[in-house]
Amino acid sequence: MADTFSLQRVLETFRSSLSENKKVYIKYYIAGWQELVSFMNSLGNVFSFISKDVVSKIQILENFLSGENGSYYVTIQSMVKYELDNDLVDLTKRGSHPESGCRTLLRLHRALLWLELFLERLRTSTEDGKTSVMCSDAYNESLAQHHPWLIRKAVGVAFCALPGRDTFFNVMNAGDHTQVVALLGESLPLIAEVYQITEDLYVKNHLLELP
Ligand SMILES: CCCCCCCC/C=C\CCCCCCCC(=O)N[C@@H](COP(=O)(O)O)[C@H](O)/C=C/CCCCCCCCCCCCC
Repeated sequence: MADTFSLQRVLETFRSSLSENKKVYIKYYIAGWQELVSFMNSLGNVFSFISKDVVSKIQILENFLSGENGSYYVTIQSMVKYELDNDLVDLTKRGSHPESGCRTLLRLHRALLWLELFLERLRTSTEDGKTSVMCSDAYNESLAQHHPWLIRKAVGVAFCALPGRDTFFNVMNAGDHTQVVALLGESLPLIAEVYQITEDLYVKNHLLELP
């Protein structure tokens, strides 16, 4: 992973995660999250409790992918089939499989909706738009319903430390503001497609509430 964040690379990783027949490659899905973590790390220590959680989830999926059953973890679709066929998922309460691929990916999947909502707000914002408000509105519409009170409060504090819209646009390393807006416009349908394919798969297999 390169040191400097680039929105273009996020776009490329999510593009690479989609196969022609609409399978989602886990390798590129987590590479996309790795890029986003590098962005978050550049914002300061106040976000470290969030990035640690994402990194640990990326690590769980990487371990599956490089493990002896790695061939079943190539796509989200093959992972779901393999884990369900082999009773490797705690479906209703945490038991012998507390860190299955399905439940781990579900946490990132929920966060992907936050990302989509936040980036859409950023894309359509005006110069005086506040990133803390965009971030927290997107959070309240997505991840917040899955988090307990304490996490919601900690996240609220972290949002107050977010830099302004100009800094966000600059850190994306995608040119001037018009170019960033254009690239966001290109990235969002891809992120939305990856999200929707995963959502449909999880709905079909009754996996949206995994503990
Ligand atoms: C394109 C560039 C601009 C945007 C860049 C954004 C970079 C964001 C990178 C990561 C986003 C955060 C992803 C958070 C994943 C959270 C997963 C989760 O829900 N974990 C909880 C449940 O896990 P289990 O306990 O069941 O294993 C866990 O309890 C949560 C812990 C930490 C709090 C997570 C808060 C998420 C807030 C999302 C907003 C992040 C704001 C970053 C601002 C750039």
